Amino acid sequence: MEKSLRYYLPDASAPEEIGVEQSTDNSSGQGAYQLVREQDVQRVLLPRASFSHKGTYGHALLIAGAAQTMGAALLCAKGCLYAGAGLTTLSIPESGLTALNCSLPEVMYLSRSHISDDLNQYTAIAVGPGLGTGSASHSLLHDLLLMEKAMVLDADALNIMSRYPQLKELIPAGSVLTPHMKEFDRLFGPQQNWFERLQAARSAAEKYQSVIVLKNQYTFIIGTNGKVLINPTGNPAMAQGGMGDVLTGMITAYLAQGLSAEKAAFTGCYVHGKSGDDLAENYFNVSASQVARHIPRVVRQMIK
Ligand SMILES: NC(=O)C1=CN([C@@H]2O[C@H](COP(=O)(O)OP(=O)(O)OC[C@H]3O[C@@H](n4cnc5c(N)ncnc54)[C@H](O)[C@@H]3O)[C@@H](O)[C@H]2O)[C@@H](O)CC1
Ligand SMILES: Nc1ncnc2c1ncn2[C@@H]1O[C@H](COP(=O)(O)OP(=O)(O)O)[C@@H](O)[C@H]1O
Repeated sequence: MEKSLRYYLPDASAPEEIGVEQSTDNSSGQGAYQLVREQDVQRVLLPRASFSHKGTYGHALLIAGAAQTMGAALLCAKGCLYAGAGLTTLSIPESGLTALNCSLPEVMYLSRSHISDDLNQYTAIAVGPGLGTGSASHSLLHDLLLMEKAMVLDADALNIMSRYPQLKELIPAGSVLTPHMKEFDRLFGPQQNWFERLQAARSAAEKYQSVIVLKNQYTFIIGTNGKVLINPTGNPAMAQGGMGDVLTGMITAYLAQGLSAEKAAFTGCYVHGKSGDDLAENYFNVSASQVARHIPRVVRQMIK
């Protein structure tokens, strides 16, 4: 096995080790596990081609942020930018515009009132980080879901769906949901342990025909056929606010560059964790901004 993977079930008296890389049987409950390996990611990360330009690498739209949580939107945009999207547009409340222009001048702005004008110009869309859960965010999410475009759904988009469960039925096929444990349980009901949670996630991924990124020390990436990929990268130095916002931006950037939902999800998780691992060799803890900024160097090392 590439890295010894010890997976602790909360109700187990002893840690259980899953030999995920050998397991390819996808037909039964516990057989469908596979470890994400560096070569899997290297295979899907495309080199920057000669004569390519910003249009070659997609246009991502991120709908995020509220007055109190504008940072989540900026971190999401940072993840998207550093993961290589050709163009990144951020839709935030107007009060965040100065912060955006000062901190991320590469990123464009779209007013909330113009979101629905022409969504077809974007090759990937994400909604949720720091969005807030008030009535304006609820109706924004509702309108977006009605457009039936696959998107990355994170943080407050998931929290809103937990409060209004009928919205779950509008999740467009091909979407990527990125809940942490608590967001998952809010959305799909409380689970007794990680094994139950994983089975619930497999059912949900099949039901909604969407990829579920169940974030954890070892993040599970569950495909629409119920297959579970386990990401081996990442470490406790990364346990800081905003880390998930960066991951959402990264997954959206890989979608924008043309990867499938599953490939974008596992590539985002692997590179995100690898960036954190690389930094943790020299830093006791690492911030979400550091992880984002370090992405291009990590990818450069992976693609020689
Ligand atoms: N700079 C910013 O503006 C930030 C904004 N954020 C946004 O703020 C909104 C709400 O995030 P909150 O952090 O308040 O709420 P969450 O629901 O994400 O977390 C609430 C609490 O649950 C616990 N928790 C979280 N993940 C867990 C896990 N995997 N296992 C066990 N317990 C866990 C933690 O104690 C946490 O304080 C989201 O939209 C989020 O995107 C956060 O991302 C943090 C940074
Ligand atoms: N102890 C850890 N080991 C590995 N990865 C971690 C650890 N703690 C957090 N992470 C990663 O950081 C991210 C946290 O996401 P999330 O909880 O949504 O953060 P936030 O809401 O603050 O943005 C996930 O990708 C998770 O895998």
